[in-house]
Amino acid sequence: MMQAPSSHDINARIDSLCKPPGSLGELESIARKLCAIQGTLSPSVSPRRVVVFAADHGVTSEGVTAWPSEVTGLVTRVMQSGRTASGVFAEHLHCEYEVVDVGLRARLPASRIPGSAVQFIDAAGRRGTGNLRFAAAMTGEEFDHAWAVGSARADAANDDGCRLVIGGEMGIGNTTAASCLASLLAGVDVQDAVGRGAGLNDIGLAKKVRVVEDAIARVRALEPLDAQQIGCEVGGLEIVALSGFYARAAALGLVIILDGYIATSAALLADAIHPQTKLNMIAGHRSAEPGHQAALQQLWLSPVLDLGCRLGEGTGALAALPLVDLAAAMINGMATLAELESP
Ligand SMILES: O=C(O)c1ccc[n+]([C@@H]2O[C@H](COP(=O)([O-])O)[C@@H](O)[C@H]2O)c1
Ligand SMILES: Cc1cc2nc[nH]c2cc1C
Repeated sequence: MMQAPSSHDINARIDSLCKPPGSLGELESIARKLCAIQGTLSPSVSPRRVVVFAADHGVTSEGVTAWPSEVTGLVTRVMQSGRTASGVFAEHLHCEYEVVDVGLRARLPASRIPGSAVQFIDAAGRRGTGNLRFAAAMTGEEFDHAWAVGSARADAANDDGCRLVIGGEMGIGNTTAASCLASLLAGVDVQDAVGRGAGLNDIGLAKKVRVVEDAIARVRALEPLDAQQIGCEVGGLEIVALSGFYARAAALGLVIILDGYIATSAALLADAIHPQTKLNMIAGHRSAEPGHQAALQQLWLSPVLDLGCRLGEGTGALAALPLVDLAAAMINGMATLAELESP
């Protein structure tokens, strides 16, 4: 087997291409990362797959979100048809698309929607979390189940030949869980960690800050806790599944494009448990949620895009995929300066 190139080899290769060194800016950084993750000077970014994990949140009873909890299941049902934003983006970008129920309150029909190529997996253990303001969101066994569901989806993607994966999520109320995780795992102040999520008004925002403060005070009183225990207290089933997905995908050497605030809270949890996980990540975008930048910084990541997006589902990561494609095309296809003919 050929030895993996050193960072010096990777830089030399990129600088040898037919352009002034550095002139393709961040595309060169992405290409460097692809080479480092895959241990090659010829990285591949296909086949690729988005896996969206969906689950419900007990904390929605606190009025922390603009949307009723039932919307989680309703949107996940549309995902099965491939017609949410992430499904449409994935199809456009030749990305396989998989939807996993890891804890919806109401079970969805598993039947394939006519005309849809979407793979749907019902893997729920617990259906919906507890209310993290007052009690643990899940038990250790429920955490292990959700983590194993995510890890198995990374194995399945790898077994099917995927070289790049994106994790997405759907869960009304999950920015509250993400805010708690960002605060506890990345030290983000509660005021900065809490945002409007899927469109909260001022009254709702003030309530959400109080709920997150209460949850954090409750967890602090239980300390010392390890990262898994913090995940049990304030996580979400789709967030923990995403963490298991990221940790396993990184262990398998897959490239991961990270999505928004909730996805990044899952990455914080994954990296706290398996500290090399962040090395396989490219941050697709900066979400409009105010805590996202600090959460990304904790992972030493800087976002490719800043479009003001805050949808989740993997959409911000998908938006960055064409640029990741260009970075791979650059290093795989360009002529070198040495090939320039002398006048
Ligand atoms: O990815 C993000 O940064 C993001 C930011 C705000 C909202 N979301 C999505 O909106 C839902 C959570 O919002 P909320 O207000 O109900 O907590 C959930 O389904 C997420 O996918 C996603
Ligand atoms: C309609 C809708 C779609 C979503 N996709 C991810 N989160 C969402 C939240 C809502 C409300």
